[in-house]
Amino acid sequence: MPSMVVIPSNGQPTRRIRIDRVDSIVCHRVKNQEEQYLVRWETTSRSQNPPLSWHNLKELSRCLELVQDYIDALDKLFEKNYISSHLLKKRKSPDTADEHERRPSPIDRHFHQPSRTPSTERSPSVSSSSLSVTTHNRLAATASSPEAVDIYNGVLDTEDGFIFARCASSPGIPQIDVSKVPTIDMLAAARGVMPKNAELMIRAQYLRQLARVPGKKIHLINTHDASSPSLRFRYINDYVLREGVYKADPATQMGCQQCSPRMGRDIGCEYTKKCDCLEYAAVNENSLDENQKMLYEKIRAEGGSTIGLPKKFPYFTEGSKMQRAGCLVPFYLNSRRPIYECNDNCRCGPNCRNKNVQFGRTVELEIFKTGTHRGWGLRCRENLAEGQFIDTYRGEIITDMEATRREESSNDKSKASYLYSLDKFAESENLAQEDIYVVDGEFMGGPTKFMNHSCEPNCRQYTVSYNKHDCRVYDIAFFACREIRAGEELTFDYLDKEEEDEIEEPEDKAEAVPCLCGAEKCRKWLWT
Ligand SMILES: C[S@@+](CC[C@H](N)C(=O)[O-])C[C@H]1O[C@@H](n2cnc3c(N)ncnc32)[C@H](O)[C@@H]1O
Repeated sequence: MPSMVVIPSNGQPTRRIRIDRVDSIVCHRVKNQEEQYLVRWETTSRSQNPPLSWHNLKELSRCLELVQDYIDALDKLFEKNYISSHLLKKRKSPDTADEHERRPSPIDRHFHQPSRTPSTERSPSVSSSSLSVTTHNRLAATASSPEAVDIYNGVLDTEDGFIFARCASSPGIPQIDVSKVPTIDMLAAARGVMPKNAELMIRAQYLRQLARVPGKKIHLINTHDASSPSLRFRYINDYVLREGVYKADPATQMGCQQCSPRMGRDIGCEYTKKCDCLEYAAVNENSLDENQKMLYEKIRAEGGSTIGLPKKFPYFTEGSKMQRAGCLVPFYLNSRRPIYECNDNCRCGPNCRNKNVQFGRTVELEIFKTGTHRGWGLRCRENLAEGQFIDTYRGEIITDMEATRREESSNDKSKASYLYSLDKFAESENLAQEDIYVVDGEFMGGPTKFMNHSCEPNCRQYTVSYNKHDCRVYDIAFFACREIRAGEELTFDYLDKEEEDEIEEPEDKAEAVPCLCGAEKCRKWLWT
């Protein structure tokens, strides 16, 4: 019986690793023309030296997020280890030699074969013979054969086709100090090979995820490198409400009751005098008669409901401008007025023209790598008319306190931000800062999470409400604010500034994030 447990296959053609059992991926290599990744297993006690073992991509197919994290951190890893390995070498002398140099374990001998000169570039060549870490029977090593070691500090076994690891108590199992992993030799081997199969698998998984998103297709294009957007992301169609967030009871979501039933596309809520949903919509002052003008003046001075007065209808109807039916009319397009749509409780039926954003995306979108230090961006595969609806911003709705916690937990000021404050009604409804909810689109959301900022944008964000009584939860919808040609990047102004608004210079430029939108009138700073 070998002291290191050989994984029994139990007749399973592929054994996989469960993501919740893994701490991280710490290195990679190519062996027998197969990409392998060094898994650091999760342990209950942080003081233990956790088991480490090499696995191929099939075994890691349920942990691709972790492989992606590792690939994303590769440059930093090389940089860090390059520096520390040089410092280590400089400090080496017989008196100061560390534990590994004085008492080499079988694993040390194995690692301390001559390594290749570290290079700062990863070369695309894949050659197992060039690796300094050479091993034979993967996952079938015995302690009596140090050359064949692939598992350190622990033993592996399988259960129900899943590989799992245990910390080793047997003295025959090679021990490796986890704080020294990846070793210099592991690192040198990793530098020599691109993790290209992992990148292909990550992309395939991302594409499968995209294909499952309902509605118009979303594409992924990257002409710059082999990376894909983060797999730590779930596409959702509706908000996910987190702890402490409450949406108004659906019972308060009044529908319009005076509009003609099931009038829908032919005639209906665009007769705005009757539509209860449009109660808070902008009054169409041009069509008021003398009595209505007087009434409106009174309401403005003393307050009261504007039901019965004609309102500005948000969307072009088919009769008016055929080619722009459904597009936002100029009044709303050029103002910051919220848009109130009809809802499921309305009498007007499912085809009402005042239902638009709630049906979701109607155009095919493309996520693409910008190649201009702005990460990924979004564009549309077809021409868009001025005022055309594109998509909504989705994500988790969290409290203001949780948003602050999430923001502060990241020390990296240059990290992309996906937080969007639902503060449209904060002033009018006297909401305290802590009562304002925030949408976080980082881990769940839609393709609009990839929309970048421009100081001269072609899209704009609008507040769309289906429940006029809920001032804390509403939709953020993006519309084209001018004609946009297919393939042009879709952008909006993160600060929603007017052209005449003053540009603030940051107090601390080191803390501010520079804007790279490239617009002629760029304000220079994304966030100050
Ligand atoms: C909502 S994300 C947009 C998608 C992002 N580019 C990505 O790859 O996931 C916002 C982040 O994108 C980057 N970004 C967007 N517009 C930018 C601009 N004009 N200049 C510099 N960075 C920008 C910033 O890192 C910002 O925090």
